[in-house]
Amino acid sequence: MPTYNEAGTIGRTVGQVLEACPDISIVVVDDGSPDGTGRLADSIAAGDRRVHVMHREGPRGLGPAYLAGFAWGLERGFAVICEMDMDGSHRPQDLPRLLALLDRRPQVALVLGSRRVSGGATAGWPWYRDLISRLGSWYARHALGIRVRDATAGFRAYRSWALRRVDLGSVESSGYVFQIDMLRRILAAGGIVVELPIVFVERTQGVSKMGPSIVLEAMVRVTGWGLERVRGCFGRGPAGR
Ligand SMILES: Nc1nc2c(ncn2[C@@H]2O[C@H](COP(=O)(O)OP(=O)(O)O[C@H]3O[C@H](CO)[C@@H](O)[C@H](O)[C@@H]3O)[C@@H](O)[C@H]2O)c(=O)[nH]1
Repeated sequence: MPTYNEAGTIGRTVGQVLEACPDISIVVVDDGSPDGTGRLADSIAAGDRRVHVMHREGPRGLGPAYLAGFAWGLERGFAVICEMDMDGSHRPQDLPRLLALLDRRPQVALVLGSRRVSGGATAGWPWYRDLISRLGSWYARHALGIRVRDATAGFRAYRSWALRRVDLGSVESSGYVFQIDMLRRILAAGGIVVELPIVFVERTQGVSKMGPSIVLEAMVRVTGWGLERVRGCFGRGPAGR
């Protein structure tokens, strides 16, 4: 669970996750939050052995924070590694449903909590935020030729074997485009991805970290991957080798 300035939400969200999934381990990856989230995480971890904290140094970013969390989980041999926001937008009570799907379907590489399939929704987002999210997913789907409807979804359960198939060391995405980047890599490695409907509830405390640089990074990277894909299509075949 990545955190940047989530002092107002971390206690409640961690408690709810542990209540929903008592056998889970949580690693909080904090990027030196100035509001003291890291210290709060340490004190939660001191009282509960299921909670761990990584204090990350270096440039901030959702992508590098998640990569650090993945490495932590892979080193310790966990079979499934989940991602979710700390602000309560991803409802902890939905987590068992994501995990149950992996239990039922051993061949699935990744389950997404999706806002864009039947039964999924966002609650409390202003219209412009919903539009940006929809446009982002639409653009990613068409540029990258993928069928997943909620490409930027941040509520996920990855099978560890699927993460091991991906060259995580080559992932450079920093902002929310990290989610699209991981999705395209899992699909390119032949992984089966399933979307389960969730309701994403806008935070009531703290603020979103989305800003122009995050949107710009997403546009530039997705366009670049799209162009690579088109070049790959035209370059294939005997003449193009
Ligand atoms: N460590 C770390 N954590 C971060 C950073 N930026 C954001 N986070 C953490 O990542 C989670 C999501 O950040 P928000 O800023 O609350 O995201 P949002 O605007 O609600 O974005 C939602 O939509 C995105 C686009 O669809 C999703 O990609 C994202 O996961 C989330 O669902 C929160 O727990 C937040 O503290 C960072 O630079 N470093």
